[in-house]
Amino acid sequence: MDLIEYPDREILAMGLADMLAGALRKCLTVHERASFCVPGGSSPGEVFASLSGAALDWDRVDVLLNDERWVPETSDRSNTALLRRTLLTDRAAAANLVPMTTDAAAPEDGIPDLLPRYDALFPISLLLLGMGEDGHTASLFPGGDKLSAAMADDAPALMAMRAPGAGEARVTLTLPVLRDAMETHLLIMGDAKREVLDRARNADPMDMPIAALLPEATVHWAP
Ligand SMILES: O=C(O)[C@H](O)[C@@H](O)[C@H](O)[C@H](O)COP(=O)(O)O
Repeated sequence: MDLIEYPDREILAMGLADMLAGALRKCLTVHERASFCVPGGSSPGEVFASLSGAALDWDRVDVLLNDERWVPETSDRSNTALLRRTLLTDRAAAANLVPMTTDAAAPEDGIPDLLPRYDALFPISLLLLGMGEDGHTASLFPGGDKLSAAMADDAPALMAMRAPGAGEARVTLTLPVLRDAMETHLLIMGDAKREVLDRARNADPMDMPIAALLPEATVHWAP
């Protein structure tokens, strides 16, 4: 694990956005398309604001979410809607956003229709993760009803997940596809998450799932 500490959140946002734009440009020099996998949640807002103006071939970038709440895009809980407002604006509006929900009532019913659209996106070219204070990442929640299956080497790329504290049912990328990403960054801010990170470094991934992805991650932190 590499850790980059920034003096404040504004400098983190600019520095990380530059790094992500550089990684996407580099990927696009050797590949026809790049897959860029991003978290929902509140932390990446400033990073996305800065990144959305970056000059790169966004029309060759597929953007996918680490996880989504099984809600329509009209819900204020929708990560997809959040992403449209924060990342897919300005130059980045030209990117292709890959849907992570369907009209089906439950994720189990919608995932079979989604899976074929995901095959071409793996391995993920560039992965940005967030982390909750319980050590979850994507929707790999401690205590999640399908956590062991989603952490197994033979897990399908997408799985449904329900967990105490997660609110509605979720759909999440599973550990094997997250772990196989070509480049992984973790964004965390504030003292509480820094303390969670320190605990996660020696934790069992079933207790703190982020632990399974820390070895390959560059962690970006600001107070
Ligand atoms: O949909 C989600 O909830 C996210 O994808 C999730 O994994 C998120 O990254 C963390 O919960 C951190 O969220 P915050 O940035 O809001 O603290």
